[in-house]
Amino acid sequence: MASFSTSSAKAGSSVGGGGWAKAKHQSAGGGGSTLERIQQIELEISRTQKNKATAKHLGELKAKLCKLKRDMLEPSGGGGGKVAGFEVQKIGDARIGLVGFPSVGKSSLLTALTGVQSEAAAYEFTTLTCIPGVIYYNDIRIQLLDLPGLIVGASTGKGRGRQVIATAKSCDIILMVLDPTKDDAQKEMLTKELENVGIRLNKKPPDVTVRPTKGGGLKFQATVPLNHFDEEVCATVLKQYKMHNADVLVREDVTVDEFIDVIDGNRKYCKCIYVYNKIDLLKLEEIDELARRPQSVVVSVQNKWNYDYLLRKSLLEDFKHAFVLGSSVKQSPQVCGKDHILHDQDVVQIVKLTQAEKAKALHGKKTGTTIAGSNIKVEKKKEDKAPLKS
Ligand SMILES: Nc1nc2c(ncn2[C@@H]2O[C@H](COP(=O)(O)OP(=O)(O)OP(=O)(O)O)[C@@H](O)[C@H]2O)c(=O)[nH]1
Ligand SMILES: [K+]
Ligand SMILES: [Mg+2]
Repeated sequence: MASFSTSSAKAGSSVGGGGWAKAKHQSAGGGGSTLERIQQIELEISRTQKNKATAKHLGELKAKLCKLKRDMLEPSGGGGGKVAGFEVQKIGDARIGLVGFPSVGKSSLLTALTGVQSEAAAYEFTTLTCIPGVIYYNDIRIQLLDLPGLIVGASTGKGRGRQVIATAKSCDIILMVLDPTKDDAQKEMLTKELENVGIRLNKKPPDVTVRPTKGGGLKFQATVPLNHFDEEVCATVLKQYKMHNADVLVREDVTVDEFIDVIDGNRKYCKCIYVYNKIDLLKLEEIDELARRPQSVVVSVQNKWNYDYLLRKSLLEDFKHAFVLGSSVKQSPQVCGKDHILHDQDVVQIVKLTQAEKAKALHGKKTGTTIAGSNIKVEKKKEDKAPLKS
């Protein structure tokens, strides 16, 4: 992205210190709104070449940027989901949100999967509120939410963007509905809007522990070689958050952005499936290419193509492993992955890991269920909800 280089000394003084205030005064009328300051820093980051000499400066800019984005989302600006039309109670085993640009077929998909009539039409912004529906799949009860179309700038409040994204943040899984006739810039734009409010798609929380201490400064320890981050950058970021005393333990090769995610908190690590709808408009080769992309499913609501695969892909891949008893395994019970082929009458205990559950040891109730269309008995093991430790 960086098209030209800025020396670290120059960059350091232009935005890090005096230039920062200058940028504020230069702006016309509004006198340096949070949004303008965000844009200034984003510009500065894009202009700064990434190398060892600029790492500390970039870390400082990125930490400032994160704090500003948080400021913009938190106060009176209408963030959060408590807006008429968006107050939908969470029910069922999982909540899935339909996110996408206008008119990609989100409402059509909700109606097709749940039977709830959500108005669909050829004009943009047909849907203006959150419309819930329920899917029963293999006895799992899933709440599916249809949402208004997003536009670029949604995270800064354009359209109903903030309400939509706040609702998306409450989902366990996001189905990003995409137009298969357009290029993948749409995917990047939507991902960026979601990232702006702390949603991380198909990523794991960084393996980093930060423990504030009463004194002693920064104690930094890494158990793996770090290629993008070091103690000095860590100290710069922590200083922005006024954390001068802390024990930091880094167990993976993190970037400064990932480290800031840990410090800034309030991140949502969400599974995302990319749903290319309207594939009836494409040639077979084009469909084939889209279907091979990672985490992607191709569907046509109009022709009722591929719903079952969409649901399997969305839900069953969440099941990390299963204990299988029966004729398909040599040893009963045996731990199996999702590719294991079951025999009729096998008993399966599925261990489903959601974000909040990963951190906690297993203590669970078991509920028996049956996979639709077969005699296979499934026992689902539910784990206690627990807050994530950082
Ligand atoms: N060809 C084709 N058209 C479809 C398909 N699914 C939906 N459409 C059409 O696409 C248009 C938009 O559908 P909607 O369901 O309203 O789209 P949306 O994403 O909910 O739109 P907004 O609520 O405005 O954001 C409608 O005219 C649908 O009939 C499909 O699989 N194939
Ligand atoms: K529409
Ligand atoms: Mg709609």
